[in-house]
Amino acid sequence: SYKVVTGYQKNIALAKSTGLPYYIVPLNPINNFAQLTHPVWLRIWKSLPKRYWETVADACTPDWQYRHLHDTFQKLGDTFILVSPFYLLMHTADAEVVRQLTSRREAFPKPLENYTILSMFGENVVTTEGATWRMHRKVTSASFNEKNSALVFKVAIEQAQGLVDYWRRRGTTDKITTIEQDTMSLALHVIGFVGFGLRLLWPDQTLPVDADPRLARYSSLDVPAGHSLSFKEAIAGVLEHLLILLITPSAIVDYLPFKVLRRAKEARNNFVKYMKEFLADKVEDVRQGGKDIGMDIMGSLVATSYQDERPKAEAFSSRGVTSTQLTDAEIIGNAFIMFLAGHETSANVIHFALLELANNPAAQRLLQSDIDTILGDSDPSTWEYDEKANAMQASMLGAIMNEMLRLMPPVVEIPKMVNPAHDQVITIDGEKHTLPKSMYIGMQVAATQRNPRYWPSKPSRISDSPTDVDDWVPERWFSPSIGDDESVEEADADDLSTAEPDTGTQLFRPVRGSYIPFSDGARSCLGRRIAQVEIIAALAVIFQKYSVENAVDDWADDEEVGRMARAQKEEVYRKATLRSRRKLRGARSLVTLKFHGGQFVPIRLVRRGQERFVNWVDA
Ligand code: HEM
Repeated sequence: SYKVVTGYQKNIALAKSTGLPYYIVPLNPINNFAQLTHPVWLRIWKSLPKRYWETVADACTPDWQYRHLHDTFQKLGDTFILVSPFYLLMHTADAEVVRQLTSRREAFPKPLENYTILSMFGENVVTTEGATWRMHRKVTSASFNEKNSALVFKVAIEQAQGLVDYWRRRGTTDKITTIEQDTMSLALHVIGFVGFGLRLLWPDQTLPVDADPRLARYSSLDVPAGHSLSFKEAIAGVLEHLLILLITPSAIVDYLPFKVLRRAKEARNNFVKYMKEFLADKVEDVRQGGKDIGMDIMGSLVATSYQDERPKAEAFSSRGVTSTQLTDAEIIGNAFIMFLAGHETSANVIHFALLELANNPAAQRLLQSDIDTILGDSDPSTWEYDEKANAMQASMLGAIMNEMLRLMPPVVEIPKMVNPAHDQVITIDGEKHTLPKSMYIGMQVAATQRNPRYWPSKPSRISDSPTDVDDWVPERWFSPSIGDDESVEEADADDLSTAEPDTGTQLFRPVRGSYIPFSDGARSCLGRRIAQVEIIAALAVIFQKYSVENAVDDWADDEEVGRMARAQKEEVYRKATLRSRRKLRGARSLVTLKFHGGQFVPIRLVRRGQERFVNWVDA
């Protein structure tokens, strides 16, 4: 207890010296132990008089970021510090602070202990810092260029058609309850092919006859020899069990007979085996000078370590891949990250956009009118990236994507820390604040993106709130820009930062730092462009010929709906919409923001012209 008292004394003095609002809490709320035991200690804490916990307890609850959004900051300030005996923690939803954190990479590096979950298969571009990160970023970024964005556009179109065909094969009126799984498949198929040359299939599809026979191993929905899961099942299983695999020591995963551990282990072992086989195939290709497909991420990774043996070394060095060497574990670690970052995130955006479009029929009609103007009824296979992508991004397609990323960013908090060697000074509204070295910082993406200071808004149409900043209103992206175009001029000179803004230049440009779904500065998302291209292409394919409607089966069957007057139809649709909105608010962040525990919102895909609701109902 002596240590606790002196710890509090020291940390309170440090927090006070920053000049920022600070609040005393019993435990470091992001510590794993505190997260697991929160029902107990929060209850004990809340048995004290209200003044000790009332304003701040929300910010200590796991998953508060999406549950409480900007409300917590409304109470505690847009940048505040939590003080516990052995830890200082700052949270911010202030764009000016975000700009400084993202532009000064060396002053505010990543707290690497927060990233162990992503380095399970090997260190990689997300989980490293300093010189090691630079090496990983150089090697991996070689694959991200406009040529490959065009390929993503083409493949996303093919895959979205595959998805629609798959849904149609399952029946025309059947409600779809598996959008999450199906959008995950869509996005996995895209990154699998574009990033790795793998052809992953929808049920009932077969490999093209000219495909490399080795690819059959990964494509097959049946389990190939030597494995107990298909490649898709292995990846899905690893994602589902990431947390268990992380917090359970491998001796326990390997030997305790619990079903969930057995499944986790089976997924992990299958994934590693597939990755090792894939690595071996690539090394073989590289030695023989085989052709690369698309981004060929694995080829770039392998080239770093096996390049002396490869005749194609120059081709790779001209793509910016230098003689840095990655270990096999690092190659597999980066491949894993590209599969993970490259599909769960984009899939969630497409999933939630479909739900919001069903909830907002007027926006869906505007979307279809824009698609008709830009693409008409031309066959999607004829759409050219160079010709169409910019116009698509500047239309409702881009607005819908941006609004989805604003309200439900797949990554709700981005961790940073103050450089462990030096205190750092930041400026807020003209005042200087010195942040103590090593303090943890949470950049709150979801809260910043709903901070009413930064967003053009009107009174809410769906609640009694005076602002619609918490509502899904894609039309907001057609407001005139108030955003300054601050460049990241303070950025460390030789950082590999991306200069483009996060949004299509013709749409509303938010104040820099207020819109950070892909982070910003040197450590911003490598896959931003391909994610945007993929989401826009997929939505265009789906809504060119179809509409989505909430399934109302829980209130009325088809015959009953057929007999209903408009007012009754409106009423059942309203019920389904309310249920969907409730579920969307119940999403939780576990690595990325999504539904958990088997939750889903049922929708129907209907041919345009055959809608029962969305062609006339209003939100
Ligand atoms: C809507 C889709 C996506 C969103 C919202 C998103 C978001 C983010 C965010 C917030 C970060 C910063 C994470 C942090 O600092 O902790 C990040 C980093 C990264 N993302 Fe994405 N991402 C998306 C899609 C993709 C795709 C498609 C790929 C690759 C195929 C990708 C690859 C990466 C990589 C490699 C990094 C690490 C960059 C570095 O640290 O240097 N992401 N992403």
